[in-house]
This record gives sequence, C-alpha cells and structure tokens, in this order.
Amino acid sequence: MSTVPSGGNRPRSAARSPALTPPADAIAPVRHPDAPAPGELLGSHYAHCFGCGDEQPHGLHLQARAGEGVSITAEFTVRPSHQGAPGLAHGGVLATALDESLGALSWLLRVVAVTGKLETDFVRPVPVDSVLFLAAEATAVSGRKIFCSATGRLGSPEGPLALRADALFVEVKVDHFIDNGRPEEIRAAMADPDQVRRARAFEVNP
Ligand SMILES: CCCCC/C=C\C/C=C\C/C=C\C/C=C\CCCC(=O)SCCNC(=O)CCNC(=O)[C@H](O)C(C)(C)COP(=O)(O)OP(=O)(O)OC[C@H]1O[C@@H](n2cnc3c(N)ncnc32)[C@H](O)[C@@H]1OP(=O)(O)O
Repeated sequence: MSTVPSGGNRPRSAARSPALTPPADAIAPVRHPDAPAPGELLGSHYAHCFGCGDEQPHGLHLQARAGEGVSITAEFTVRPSHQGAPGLAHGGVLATALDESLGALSWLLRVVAVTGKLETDFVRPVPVDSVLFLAAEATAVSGRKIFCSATGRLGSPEGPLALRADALFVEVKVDHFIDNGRPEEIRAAMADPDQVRRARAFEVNP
C-alpha cells in the first residue's frame, strides 16, 4: 500500500487522526479502465462548483488533469480576492483548493464521493499571485472509504512545499445530492444534458 505522495516530510500518520489511517485490510485504489488518460483535462463535475465550475464567477476555477494511477495534478493561481492577511492567501481558500483536487480523484475511480474528513498542514505562507501546483493521489480503499493525500507546491511541481493534506472521502449514491440539495438546483442539474453527461462519467444515473 502506498503512503503519502511526494513532499511529505514525515510519515503521513504521525500527526493525523486515526480515522485517516487505512485499516489493515484496505486495498490499493484501482484506476477505472475508462478513466481519462494521463495528461487529459478532467473538466468540471458541476458548472456552479466553487472549486472547479466554469460558470461560478466567485470560484477558484481549478483545472485538474489526470495523472498516472489514481492521481491528478492541478494548478491554482492565488488572486487578491483570496487574501486572508495582506498579500497572503486565506487558509480556508487553500484548504478548498486541496479539497477540490482530492475530489477530482473521483474521475479516475469513477465513483461519486464526498469529503468526510480533511486535515491540512499549512507549511509555508502563500503570497497573492503565487501559482500553486497541486498533486493528489488516492492511497487506499476500504469499502466506501477512500483514503487520499495531496500537496501544494509554490511556483512549480518541484517548488517549495506549502501545503499538505490527508483526507477521507466516502462513496455516495447520486441520491445523496437529490435528497440533500436544494430542489431548485437539483431540478436545474437534472434538466441540463451537459450535467447529466458529467454525472454519467461517474457511472451514476440521475
Ligand atoms: C442530479 C444531480 C447530480 C449532481 C452530481 C454531479 C456530479 C457528481 C459527481 C461528483 C461530485 C462529487 C463530489 C464533489 C467533488 C469535489 C468537491 C470537493 C469535495 C467536497 O467538498 S464534498 C462536500 C463536503 N462534504 C460533505 O458535504 C459530506 C457531508 N457528510 C455526509 O454526507 C456524510 O457524513 C457521509 C456521506 C460523509 C457519510 O455518511 P454515511 O451515512 O453515508 O456513511 P457513514 O456515516 O456510515 O460513514 C461510512 C464510513 O465512513 C466513516 N466516516 C464518515 N465520515 C467520517 C469522518 N468525518 N471521520 C471519520 N470517519 C468517517 C464512517 O466511520 C464509516 O466507516 P466504517 O464503514 O468503517 O464504519
């Protein structure tokens, strides 16, 4: 079973919640045979998503690409509107970028999954106008639980480590959204052929 992706300066489990350590019988994540090819842009799972939606004017507009195995890379440019302190990115915005990168692993597993737990280390301050190079990887699967990790590096994929996260995603059915989402947006999503096509990419049948 793989451990933390590149950039971890300590073993992943050292300071993490026990819930983020896969159980002994966890299996290695399996890339779906129909997953997008390495290098392919993954697109947005929902046009109004704050993390990746192209129709979300307030969003981060993260664009992720498939990597090898069950991994993705993404770039995120920190804008003045993302500040938490003068000239520095807000930690919550950075955590969102990590969350979105980890969520994009769903495209490679072809399952619908939501974040159950996300633990983030903020290793270095991230100045406005920085380009963060994000890398996320699924590390283990146990039933509906997907264990995954991500890093954010400054300026280049090999740049200084600024962020590190470990997360637990939980596989859900599309009913999760239908049952819990506001009816107005659910109706609009189900009436949008493009959205239905995206949902099909996750092998769900809205
Ligand atoms: C028609 C419209 C279609 C629209 C959809 C279109 C496309 C969809 C495709 C993909 C989109 C999907 C996601 C979006 C992707 C990226 C965005 C970034 C990701 C996010 O931003 S997403 C939003 C934030 N996210 C939430 O909004 C989740 C709120 N939450 C819940 O909805 C429940 O909480 C849930 C479902 C997580 C679990 O609930 P549940 O009842 O299904 O299952 P249960 O509780 O049994 O957990 C099962 C096992 O996970 C363990 N477990 C669970 N949570 C844990 C925790 N926190 N810590 C430690 N362990 C935990 C349990 O301990 C148990 O473990 P064990 O099996 O070992 O007992």
